[in-house]
Amino acid sequence: MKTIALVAHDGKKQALLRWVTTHKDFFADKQLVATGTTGKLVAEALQQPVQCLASGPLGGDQQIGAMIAEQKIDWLVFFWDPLSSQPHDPDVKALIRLAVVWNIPVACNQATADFIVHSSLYQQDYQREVPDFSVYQQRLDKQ
Ligand SMILES: O=C(CO)COP(=O)(O)O
Repeated sequence: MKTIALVAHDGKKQALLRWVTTHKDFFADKQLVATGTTGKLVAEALQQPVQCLASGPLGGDQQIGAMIAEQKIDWLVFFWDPLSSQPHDPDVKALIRLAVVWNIPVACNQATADFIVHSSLYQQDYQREVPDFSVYQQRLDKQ
């Protein structure tokens, strides 16, 4: 079963709730993980269990990042708010970075999230690989 991580900043929570409700059937057979407040709202909206981690400013983004590094997350949906600053901005950046490092799909807006829901690529079990760090090792070896 695929595990999807859901995160939304306060200014984007309504947009995320609208989006998950639109795709309610899609989520029925998925495991959901979320930062604290987002998870509580999604669980209410979908009437489905959500593993709620800490709230974002208290470390929730970092917890999801750790789960990505442990290969426990298949897809990150992160509706971050480009129009407001966040006290935990370094955590936000770190989370998005880990999604890229581990090559999981990451949707930061509704258009991309819709693409992934409708993508046959997402439906198939693509092979996940441990990132190749040999280029960094070569750099270290030269020093
Ligand atoms: O701040 C967040 C992500 O950076 C989201 O946290 P909450 O879901 O607890 O509001």
